[in-house]
Amino acid sequence: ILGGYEAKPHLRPYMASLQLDGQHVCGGFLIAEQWVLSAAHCTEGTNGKLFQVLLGAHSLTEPEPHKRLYRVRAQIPHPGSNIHNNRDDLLLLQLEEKAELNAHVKVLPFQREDRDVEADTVCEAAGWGTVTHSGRRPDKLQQVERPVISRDLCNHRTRHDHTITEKMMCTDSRKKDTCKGDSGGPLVCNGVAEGVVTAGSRVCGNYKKPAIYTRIAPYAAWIDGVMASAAR
Ligand SMILES: CC(C)CC(=O)Nc1cccc(-c2cccc(CN)c2)c1
Repeated sequence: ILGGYEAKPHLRPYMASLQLDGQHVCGGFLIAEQWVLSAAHCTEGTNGKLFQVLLGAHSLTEPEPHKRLYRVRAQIPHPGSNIHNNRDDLLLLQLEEKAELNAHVKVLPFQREDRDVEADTVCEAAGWGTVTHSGRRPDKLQQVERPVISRDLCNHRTRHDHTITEKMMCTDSRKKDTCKGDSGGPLVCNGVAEGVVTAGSRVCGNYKKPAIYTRIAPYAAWIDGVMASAAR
């Protein structure tokens, strides 16, 4: 997160850190007791290795009472996701067991009504992604407020040049922005997850490249279907 600030500890109890060999790779968030939603691009370069999911954390390194690392039973990328674009950039992770819910670990509801969030709505992004252009990684969860911009503005030739589909949304990226390692985290508007951070042009903090999110509502049926079919 560029231009943000340290989150109040455990006020975002749905936040997940997707880790490989103890290293934070991407964000994610708890959508059900045994399910985390993240971004398919996060599996790039993992060579098929499964993530571990850290829940209940504020600091990535310090011992905290409700912090717990969960193994993953299955990782299911959206069938339409691919490395060449940002379309259908969603990843569902089934935890090995149901997460123990408490004040520090809670499910975040996601938007099911497929209607665009109004431009200028101020939403929040949070994550353990890089906090400087040189790539400094924070130990503690960061957050930033960002206004939604219209798809027309985001699709302008000088911005993302008509690559933003109706299944994506954008926020202004002047100075304050999501960045490497924030992918997979939720964009929360009025307490509801409306989007999932996607890397987009992999540029951070440049107003010419607004932040891009996969809108969740268009994928509600896919998410429900995967969770229902894997239920045991
Ligand atoms: C396997 C993945 C972690 C590789 C990756 O995502 N790299 C990468 C590099 C630079 C910027 C970003 C990035 C992320 C989220 C939002 C934005 C822009 N707001 C950029 C992402």
